[in-house]
Amino acid sequence: MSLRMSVFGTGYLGATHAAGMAELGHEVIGVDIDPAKIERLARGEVPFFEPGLPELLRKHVESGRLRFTTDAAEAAEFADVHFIGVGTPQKKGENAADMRFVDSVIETLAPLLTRPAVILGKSTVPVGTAARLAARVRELAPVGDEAQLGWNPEFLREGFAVEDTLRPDRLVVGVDKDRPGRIEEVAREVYAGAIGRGTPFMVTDLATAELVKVSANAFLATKISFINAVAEVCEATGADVADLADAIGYDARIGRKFLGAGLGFGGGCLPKDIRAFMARAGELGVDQALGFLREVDNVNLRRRDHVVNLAEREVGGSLKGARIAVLGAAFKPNSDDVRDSPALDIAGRLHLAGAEVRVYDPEAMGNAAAVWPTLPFVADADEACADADLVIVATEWKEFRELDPAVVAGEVAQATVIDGRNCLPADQWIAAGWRYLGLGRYAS
Ligand SMILES: NC(=O)c1ccc[n+]([C@@H]2O[C@H](COP(=O)([O-])OP(=O)(O)OC[C@H]3O[C@@H](n4cnc5c(N)ncnc54)[C@H](O)[C@@H]3O)[C@@H](O)[C@H]2O)c1
Ligand SMILES: O=c1ccn([C@@H]2O[C@H](COP(=O)(O)OP(=O)(O)O[C@H]3O[C@H](CO)[C@@H](O)[C@H](O)[C@H]3O)[C@@H](O)[C@H]2O)c(=O)[nH]1
Repeated sequence: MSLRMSVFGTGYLGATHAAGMAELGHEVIGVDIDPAKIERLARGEVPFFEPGLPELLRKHVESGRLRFTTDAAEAAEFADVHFIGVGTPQKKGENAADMRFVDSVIETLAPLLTRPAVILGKSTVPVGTAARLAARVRELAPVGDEAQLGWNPEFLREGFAVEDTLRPDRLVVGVDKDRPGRIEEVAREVYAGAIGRGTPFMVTDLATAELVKVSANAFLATKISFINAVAEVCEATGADVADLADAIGYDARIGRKFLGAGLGFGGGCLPKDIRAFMARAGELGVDQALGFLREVDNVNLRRRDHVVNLAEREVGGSLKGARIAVLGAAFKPNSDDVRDSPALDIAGRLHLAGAEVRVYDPEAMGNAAAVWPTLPFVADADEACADADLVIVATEWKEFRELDPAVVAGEVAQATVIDGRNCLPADQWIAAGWRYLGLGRYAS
């Protein structure tokens, strides 16, 4: 059955979710406070890089099943189901999540609810938020108890967002067990297609649903930091962390995914989510429980320091005036997102230390320049590498993995490469005359 729904927040999550819901057959209105973003989306353009999304969005804008507005009242009038997908960034100078965008949606939307409605929160929030917001909705909505709120965390990965939205690994819906209302029934209608294909659909209490999300991200972050901690030991012993990860990854209990050692995790989710999780545990008086996440964060940030130090050593002990090509600015390939990007972080630090850095990324240079306007960005990898004393591969874009080491060797001043993502064919680079340094492998 086709439902009428709204999605508040049309960023990486919300725009994808809105287009995905239209693809599932629903009628959708996307709402954002950024008029420039809404204008572009309404024209069928995606204001960020996400493979497959432009085609999907255009298709449904043209069919009329998907439209966009800055007017919350229009969304309240139109939809029976409202998703919240606004940002929950880290607060400045604190670990906790900044909840003002989520709160503002509730304060705006709830007073507009004059007929029965279901709100499903998708943003990643500190445990306890949903119960607080459900009460606030009942208080503010003219329709009172007929305005019901559940939590439906989102697990999509940037770069695979369309696929993850249309074919999720699992669906989780948190419901107030004392006032279940129509949340489960409505969620089953929203996701009928996926549920019909056998996608696990779990109904939990509100706190569990909120915790599932941050626990999943904390686990992924821990797995990455585990292998990066082992990489530090590999560097001290000459062992190879990639072979090691293959070997332990064959154990089905461990698994090879998220054992990619390198510059570590960044992005708009993992770093801020583990910090917000720790902050919330502190508020709840169980901060010791998540003490290990502080070390997960530390190991992760140490990888960036290590690459900056390695670069300094490789250019002869002083970064001043050293010409360094940084290939990559996005926090991972197939994304233009530079939020807490390890690549951009090291480029900026090398630049501040006096190096002549040249940065190239296939998709993220616009966003990167907005964060670091003083960094020199160049048009392609060749220009970045020309006369370089050192090349650093900081994001494993396919075009970097497939660089011809013999050709690049002819462009640089000094054939030294730091493979910050352990993504290059090391033997080929070494055979082409390069001094090759991996992270946790080929360390010397
Ligand atoms: N990006 C991801 O891959 C991903 C995946 C799963 C969960 N999440 C979570 O989803 C949430 C959103 O993340 P994102 O990456 O899409 O952020 P984003 O910054 O790309 O998008 C947030 C959007 O919300 C809009 N907004 C802010 N206040 C608003 C309001 N009052 N009404 C309407 N719109 C408003 C902003 O203008 C912006 O367009 C976060 O909680 C994040 O942790 C993100
Ligand atoms: O083996 C690995 C795998 C990833 N990373 C890094 O980890 C970060 C995060 O990668 P990924 O998880 O693929 O990206 P996100 O799009 O941020 O997705 C995460 O964060 C989202 C927002 O909460 C969740 O929905 C997803 O399930 C979760 O994977 C990136 O910097 C990667 O380079 C590694 O260093 N090694």
